[in-house]
Amino acid sequence: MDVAAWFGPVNSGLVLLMLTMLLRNLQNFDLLQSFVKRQLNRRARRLAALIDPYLSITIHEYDAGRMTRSDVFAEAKAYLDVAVGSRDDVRHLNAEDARGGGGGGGGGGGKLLVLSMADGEEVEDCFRGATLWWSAHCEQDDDKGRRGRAAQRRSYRLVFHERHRDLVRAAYLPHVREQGRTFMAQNRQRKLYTNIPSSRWGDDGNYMSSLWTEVPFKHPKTFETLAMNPTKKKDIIDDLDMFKNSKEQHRRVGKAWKRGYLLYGPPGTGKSTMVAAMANYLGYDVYDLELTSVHTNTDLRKLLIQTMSKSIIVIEDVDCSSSLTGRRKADDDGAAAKDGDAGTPKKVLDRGGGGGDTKVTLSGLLNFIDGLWSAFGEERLIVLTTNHIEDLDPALIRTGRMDKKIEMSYCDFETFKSLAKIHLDVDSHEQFAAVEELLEEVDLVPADVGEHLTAKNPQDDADSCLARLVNALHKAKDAAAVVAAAANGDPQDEENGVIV
Ligand SMILES: Nc1ncnc2c1ncn2[C@@H]1O[C@H](COP(=O)(O)OP(=O)(O)OP(=O)(O)O)[C@@H](O)[C@H]1O
Ligand SMILES: [Mg+2]
Repeated sequence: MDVAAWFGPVNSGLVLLMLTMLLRNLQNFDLLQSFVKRQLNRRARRLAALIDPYLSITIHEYDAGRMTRSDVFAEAKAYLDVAVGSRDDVRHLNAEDARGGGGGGGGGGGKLLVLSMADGEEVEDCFRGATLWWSAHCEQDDDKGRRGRAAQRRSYRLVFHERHRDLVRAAYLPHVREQGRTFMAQNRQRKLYTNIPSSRWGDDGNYMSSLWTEVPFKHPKTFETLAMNPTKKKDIIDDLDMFKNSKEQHRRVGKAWKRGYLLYGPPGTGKSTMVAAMANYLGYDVYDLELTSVHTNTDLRKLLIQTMSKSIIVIEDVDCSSSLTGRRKADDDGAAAKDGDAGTPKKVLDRGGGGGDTKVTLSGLLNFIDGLWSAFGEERLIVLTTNHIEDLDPALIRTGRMDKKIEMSYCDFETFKSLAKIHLDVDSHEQFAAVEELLEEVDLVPADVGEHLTAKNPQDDADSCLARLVNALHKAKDAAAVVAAAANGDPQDEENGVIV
């Protein structure tokens, strides 16, 4: 349309002005629209509040990052376990062994049960005159993992009247957390974890379930019943004490609060037993890491992230679980290849067998022990055990990674005396002199000595047990002489197998 012809040349300017204003008003219309929307929303919320004045807070088991278990969830669970255990209006409960379920009502060490809300149950709580409702929920993740295992999303929901909003935020939730922490500390059952093989994990992105399985840690070994040279034992206990009380010192020097122990020595010298004694002494959980079922360095990191503070991470027989023997160069090359790629050209650590398809490299392990991620959590010991320290890469056991190296050796006389006290409750005996002499000539591990000192029938006493030990030591001495003679090519008595 010809605007100038319609209105005449004089009015065309006016029309343009009107169009400009209209456009501007359209912009204003948007503003008006959003203003109206806000007002409506506010009114809708007020209306909703009139109809349903209740608010809810959901506490998920896994934090938004999906990798770590939420502390708040654990605290709420412990709080609710205690609250629920004493209630008779909750109809559906889960039962767990007391001290076996991560907190909860009244520890009993195997005799009592902790009762917790079953999924879908609701329980009422009162706090400073306000009534609140908790309910437990568990949803299956629609997105099933590669192995068809759907993750479960657990959560607790707290519902309360909106007039209690400030009370809940400022007082009730802190109260729940504090009480939960107290109950957890009171009833803490230490746990022994082992890693689920990587091959059984869900999709890579699916961190919503634990990568560790757990059982209550019930190993009875303590430093009192661990036989070893008393000076050496005291040194280890002092070291553990120092570590436990060194939070401030670690913070001051900017070091992660962790410590590495290497236990080395022949089979049966008490390395695994020492780990149990350490865990019992410090009151820590134990994560028994089976390296052969970890596929990649990334998987190793995921496992690390899911460990809790106040724990010992143990890698037993580290010389067997991976080829960490002076192959750092090769391992580093492997690590440089894209981590976790199924088709990486080089399998750095090929272990064969069940979980054998692993690409965990020495670099991966070094980073696990000492890298940036290792500072995740605090108050943690990393213990490696090995029968062959000489086979380990020096990088793995250098100070800073393995801060304390403890040799677990053959039974010496001091260790024997501890074993005699533990097994027979004797401090001295006429056989002690013979034992002392023989132990200087014969290598016998504490496991074997302990076995000979263990009563085998009701008639066994200190005399018979010690006589059995002396007999075994003589036999071991003779056997060693035969082996030595054979090595030297000496002739042997054919009948008795002894040197003529
Ligand atoms: N120093 C010790 N004091 C008390 N008992 C011991 C000691 N050493 C070994 N034992 C006993 O011997 C058995 C074997 O010990 P343990 O499993 O700790 O040995 P290890 O050094 O870990 O052996 P391996 O290298 O084969 O794993 C256990 O039953 C343990 O109780
Ligand atoms: Mg062992």
